[in-house]
Amino acid sequence: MSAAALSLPEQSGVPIGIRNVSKEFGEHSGKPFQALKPLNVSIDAGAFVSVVGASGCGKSTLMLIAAGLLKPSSGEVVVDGRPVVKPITDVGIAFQDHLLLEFRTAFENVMLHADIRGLPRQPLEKRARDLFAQLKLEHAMNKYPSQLSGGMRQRVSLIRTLVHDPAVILMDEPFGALDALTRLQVRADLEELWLRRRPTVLFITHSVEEAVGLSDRILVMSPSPGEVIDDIQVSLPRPRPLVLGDAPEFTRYVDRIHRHFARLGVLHGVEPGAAKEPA
Ligand SMILES: Nc1ncnc2c1ncn2[C@@H]1O[C@H](COP(=O)(O)OP(=O)(O)OP(=O)(O)O)[C@@H](O)[C@H]1O
Repeated sequence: MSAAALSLPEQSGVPIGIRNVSKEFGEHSGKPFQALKPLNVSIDAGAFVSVVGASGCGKSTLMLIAAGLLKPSSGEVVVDGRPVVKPITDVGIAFQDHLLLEFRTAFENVMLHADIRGLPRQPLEKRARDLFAQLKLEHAMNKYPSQLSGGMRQRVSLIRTLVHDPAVILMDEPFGALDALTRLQVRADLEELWLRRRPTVLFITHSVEEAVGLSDRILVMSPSPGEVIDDIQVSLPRPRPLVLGDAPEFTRYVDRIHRHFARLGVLHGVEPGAAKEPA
């Protein structure tokens, strides 16, 4: 079903501004800990932006601040021109854990939005069916999470994240628990769904290849305390192939990020030549 058939605007995404955002935990205790140095990033409406960096560099902290679930120590996040001062509502959030309710079918898990937010069921049901069909998951609609594979559960969770057509999607390592093959499939599904409505996506991943496969832009963060040390525009055509392999236009980006990690000591055992400043 097209966006026009549902009377939706062609693109759902809105701009996000991260303005001088920093975070210190325990700032009122004797032992404050700086998790994020001041960050300044302007994200265009409809962009797919990934954040990569070592464990503990502050990626999840940044996402929680963007969602309005954590207060920054300085600065502000602005979504569609409005400062985020409480949890934002026009958002789809996905975590590593699929968080489906065991006592609801896959379809009813997706419809949770309608129930919790008091939205009219009918248009959402239509969109949910459409998304299940698009991911070739119709057979799973009436099954319970325990009857589905891990990959299917994560894809149902993806549908739930997108069903209310949010302007912003925040994803924290959503495919981390999946095997490599399923992860590729779900990545392709995400790109396909994102291309239809172009919400603005902030996507955290440990996989550099996944970031390059999905993103318009990749923010590379330093080890803790996190700051953005590289901001890479990825100009590869879409939809991107499932297996990006060793095509030079792809490995160029992957190498650039790995070289940062090698230089910063995040990757060990790399040959000294690889640890040079990226070109
Ligand atoms: N509530 C908190 N109180 C104190 N320190 C915290 C709190 N939450 C996070 N931290 C610390 O802030 C730093 C950044 O944590 P965060 O979870 O944002 O990292 P991350 O980059 O998402 O890590 P990972 O990739 O392992 O998920 C870590 O050192 C963490 O221990």
